[in-house]
Amino acid sequence: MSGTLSKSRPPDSKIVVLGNPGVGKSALVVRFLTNRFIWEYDPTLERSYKHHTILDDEHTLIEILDTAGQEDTMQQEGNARWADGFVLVYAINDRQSFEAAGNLKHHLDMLKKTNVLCMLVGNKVDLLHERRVTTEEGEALAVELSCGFFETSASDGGEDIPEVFYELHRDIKRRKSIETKGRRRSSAQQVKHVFNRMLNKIGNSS
Ligand SMILES: Nc1nc2c(ncn2[C@@H]2O[C@H](COP(=O)(O)OP(=O)(O)OP(=O)(O)O)[C@@H](O)[C@H]2O)c(=O)[nH]1
Repeated sequence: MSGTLSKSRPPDSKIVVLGNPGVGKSALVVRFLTNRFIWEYDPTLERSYKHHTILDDEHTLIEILDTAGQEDTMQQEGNARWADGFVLVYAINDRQSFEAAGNLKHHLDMLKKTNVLCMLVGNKVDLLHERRVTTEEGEALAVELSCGFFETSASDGGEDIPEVFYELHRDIKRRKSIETKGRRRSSAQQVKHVFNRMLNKIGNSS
């Protein structure tokens, strides 16, 4: 097992939970952290949590920012810059929130100038009789956005909810490791380049 237990160390991944007001962002985060469903929230608050666990045999620290649905653009952009990955939530009984989730992903890609890592989550599957977005539509949007996809219910057990966060964490870890290798390679290439120039100079002057 690797890593340390301290919560004061930098997190291994930083995840922001986004979506229209009322889709169940706080309920998902609370279910993930406490395995409980809490009915009362202050929707105007933004909350940050540190979740420590052992994942794939490693001590893992995930920081999660649960955003309020009605944030201003400055707040949204600040959160987006801070995050390594995003959980984009819609409610399966709210068509508008589904469309908003798609738009959010495009906005984030533009803002971060990359294909951001994300999980698309259709929440409130317990409200089947009110369904306005099919599972197939959710899956198709996830493919289009290059996101993972889950349907969940924060109120009914929510067995899949930990996997939403853990899968995203694993994606983030993989990308960070590729980026670090790329950086190492490019600094090694720079050293090689300088060294070759020096050798050339010596060769020319003798
Ligand atoms: N039936 C059902 N209700 C849910 C579920 N998740 C959340 N809710 C309810 O939906 C309402 C909104 O939930 P929140 O978790 O506050 O939603 P939010 O996205 O954080 O909302 P904002 O903070 O306003 O952006 C609350 O009344 C919750 O009890 C779910 O899976 N099923």
